[in-house]
Amino acid sequence: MKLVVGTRGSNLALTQTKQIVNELEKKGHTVEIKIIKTKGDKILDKSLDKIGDKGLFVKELESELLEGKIDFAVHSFKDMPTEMEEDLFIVPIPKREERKDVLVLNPKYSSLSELPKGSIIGTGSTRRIIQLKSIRDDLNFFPVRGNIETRIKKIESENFGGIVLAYAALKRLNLTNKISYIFSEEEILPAPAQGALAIQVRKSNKGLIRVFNEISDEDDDIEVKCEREFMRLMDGGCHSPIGASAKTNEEEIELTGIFGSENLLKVVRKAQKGKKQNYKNIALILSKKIKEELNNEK
Ligand SMILES: NCc1[nH]cc(CCC(=O)O)c1CC(=O)O
Repeated sequence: MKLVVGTRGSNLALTQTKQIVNELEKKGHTVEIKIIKTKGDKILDKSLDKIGDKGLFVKELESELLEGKIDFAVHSFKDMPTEMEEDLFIVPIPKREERKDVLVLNPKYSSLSELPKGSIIGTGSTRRIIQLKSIRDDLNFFPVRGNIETRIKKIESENFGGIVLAYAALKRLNLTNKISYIFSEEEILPAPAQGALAIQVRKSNKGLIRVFNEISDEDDDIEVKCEREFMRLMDGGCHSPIGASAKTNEEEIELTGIFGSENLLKVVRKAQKGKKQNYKNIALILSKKIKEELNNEK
């Protein structure tokens, strides 16, 4: 097939898109890349948690998709809102990249424990903040925006102790040499779908959906669907911190979730296990358990 893909223009977005294009070319398709600017690329002076607009990095791509100007769009899955245009569809995901978060320290320091008391960590993510606080309660936080390369430059220019980024982003950009520490999922539970790519098509484009089914990974797809279902059910609003990570093992899946109240004072983390095919119900049970505990503590 001759296809046109829409993508944001950051190095990360382009690298992600080129990876998919590569897979398609191996199967004999030709793909033209079209770069599209989104609102999230234009507003750079505000923290994402503060702009409050869902789908900040996706809307313009979705419009071009609906108008038939592109055949598919590649997004970071974690940037996708849970609700989507009726006529669009996200195909089962290809193999997911590493989902954990990493610390990139100011070169003045060599470990998290070495950071002076009160050091500033550059991150606007409330999910990362609540979890970092339980590792070091003296740290301060300051939002940092912009593409990955810009954020890394800001560590020294803004005199941060360090910043927290997605491992997947640094791997894709060949910047793993910048990593000072990889957080375990016990320390920082990742965002739902972190490290996964969302390939969005028109629902009516059955031929293209079939092509993408050939490069999908079944277990990774179920894990991400489970995490996203949990996120949808928690529906915290964009200020509430939420993390989720599901792991499949033969017939089973275990979903771990973390949720914090909007004022960041209460945090609940729990897990739920069950059969893979019941992933939606597992997300439902976990969301109920966590909501119950959040209400109990009020
Ligand atoms: N919030 C922006 C964003 N959206 C996706 C990624 C990383 C790539 C991924 O999760 O697939 C990032 C950067 C980050 O969190 O460090």
